[in-house]
Amino acid sequence: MKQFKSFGLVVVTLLFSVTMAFAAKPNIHILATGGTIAGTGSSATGTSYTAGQVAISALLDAVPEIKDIANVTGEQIVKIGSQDMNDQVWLTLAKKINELLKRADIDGIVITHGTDTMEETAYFLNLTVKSDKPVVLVGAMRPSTALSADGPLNLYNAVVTAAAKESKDKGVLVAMNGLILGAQSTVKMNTVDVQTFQAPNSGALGYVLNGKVFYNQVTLKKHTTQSVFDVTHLNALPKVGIVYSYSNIEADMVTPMLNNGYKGIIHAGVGNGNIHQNIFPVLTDARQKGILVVRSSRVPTGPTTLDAEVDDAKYQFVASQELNPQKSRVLLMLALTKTTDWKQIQQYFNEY
Ligand SMILES: NC(=O)CC[C@H](N)C(=O)O
Repeated sequence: MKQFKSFGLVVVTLLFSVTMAFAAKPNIHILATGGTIAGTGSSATGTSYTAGQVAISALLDAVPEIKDIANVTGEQIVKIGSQDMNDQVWLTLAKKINELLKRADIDGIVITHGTDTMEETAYFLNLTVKSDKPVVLVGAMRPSTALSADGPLNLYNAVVTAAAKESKDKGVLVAMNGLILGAQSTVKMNTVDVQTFQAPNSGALGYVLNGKVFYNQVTLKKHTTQSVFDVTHLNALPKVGIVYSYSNIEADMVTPMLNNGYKGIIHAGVGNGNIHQNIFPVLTDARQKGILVVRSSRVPTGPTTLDAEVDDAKYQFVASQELNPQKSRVLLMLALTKTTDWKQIQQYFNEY
């Protein structure tokens, strides 16, 4: 009888600790969109492959260690190379994440994504997710079939990042090649290297090592819960395009944008956002028609500042500050859902 009692006690204790261990682990939901992390190639050494082939379940099976960190669930949103990313997928992701993060049984989100436009998706979500729970984007530079594929460790580190209490209220994050980067500042810097995501103006927020996160700084830019942008009731975004400048650019590169429904133009200018005299009149015409014009730069680092060589107040142009052209486009699209007042939009570019 005594033996039976102590056996019962052992069973109860065991069941309790198993339940506690399960309950203590954070619940992380993975939204898969494709990209190289889900890519398959014809050889382990070649560079040619097709993005977005592998399902999320197979990606997770490849990294069983993830189950030690979190209770992971996952779903496939789309299966695309991120060169084909579009506003509809962004709106779907933002709405879905906002619904998921309202739930008490979800502690964080990981999004698997191609690297080509990861910085844009990350920044869009940084401005439209209404929660301080971690949202982490991750991808890979080598397909799952390559020698030393970087996807498995990147995925593991992304789940570690999303599961960490320290990642709360840091804005949307990108976890790549051991670094944790902020959505506002991260940029894809190299076409092929695994060390491609960097934050050239302000540095990474932190890093992941041996299954733990280490943060060194936070962003002072507004994001997530502080953001005024809300896509809950939106089914489309205002049309905004980018004009890339160069020596001898001619007006006919830009004039079509005045008559094709564009509500905003991002000018990827030279230097500190400077504008060639051949297209300056087209951009002032755009303003006359009520089209917003944001001056950004094709130079990879440094801000595009107000009133350096261009009198922004005179022409009612907006300076993009540290946002590169592709991120300026994201902010201008969202800004245009609120206002067409260039001064207010300049304020958004100063704050976000
Ligand atoms: N490294 C990558 O993820 C690039 C693959 C593909 N072009 C994409 O962005 O999805």
